[in-house]
Amino acid sequence: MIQGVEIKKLVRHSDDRGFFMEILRDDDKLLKNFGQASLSKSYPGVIKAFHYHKKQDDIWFFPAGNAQVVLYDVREESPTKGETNVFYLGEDNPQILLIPVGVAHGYRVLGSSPAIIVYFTSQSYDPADPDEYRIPWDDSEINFDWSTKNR
Ligand SMILES: Cc1cn([C@H]2C[C@H](O)[C@@H](COP(=O)(O)OP(=O)(O)O[C@H]3O[C@H](C)C(=O)[C@H](O)[C@H]3O)O2)c(=O)[nH]c1=O
Repeated sequence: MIQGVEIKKLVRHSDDRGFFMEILRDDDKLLKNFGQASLSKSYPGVIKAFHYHKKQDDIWFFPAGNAQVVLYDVREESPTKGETNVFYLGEDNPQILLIPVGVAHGYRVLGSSPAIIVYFTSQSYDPADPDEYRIPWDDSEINFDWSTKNR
């Protein structure tokens, strides 16, 4: 696994009314500090990739729909530089994922319903100087094949 990436499985407490699930606790010690909580919705088939940050860590959670999440370590001094990790997150697999500074991240929406992502960042967004760096989704160095492999 890419150095600094962490994943936590969420526990569903189901009963005859539905279910309850904790998402993120301060004693998880995952996020250095709270900066911002954000939500976005992406339509089926959309690929949002790749982004990385120089200051903030992200924690991703997909409460609805399902996504193929791809991480790529772009940190020069990292022992896992150049490593790719793939996770399947969403309503079928409720987990939170910590993405550290310098790890490029993106996702593809799977299935026929939109995916909702709720994410927590260790800094709030500064429109005058956004901590947002982009790499094309089909970057030749990352060389990730986003297609579903029928087998
Ligand atoms: C991130 C952000 C964006 N914006 C504005 C800026 C643009 O006018 C608009 C859409 O922003 P953007 O195209 O950067 O949004 P996404 O492509 O969904 O990217 C975001 O979600 C993916 C999953 C990431 O991983 C990125 O780090 C994060 O930036 O919202 C704000 O006003 N506040 C914010 O915190």
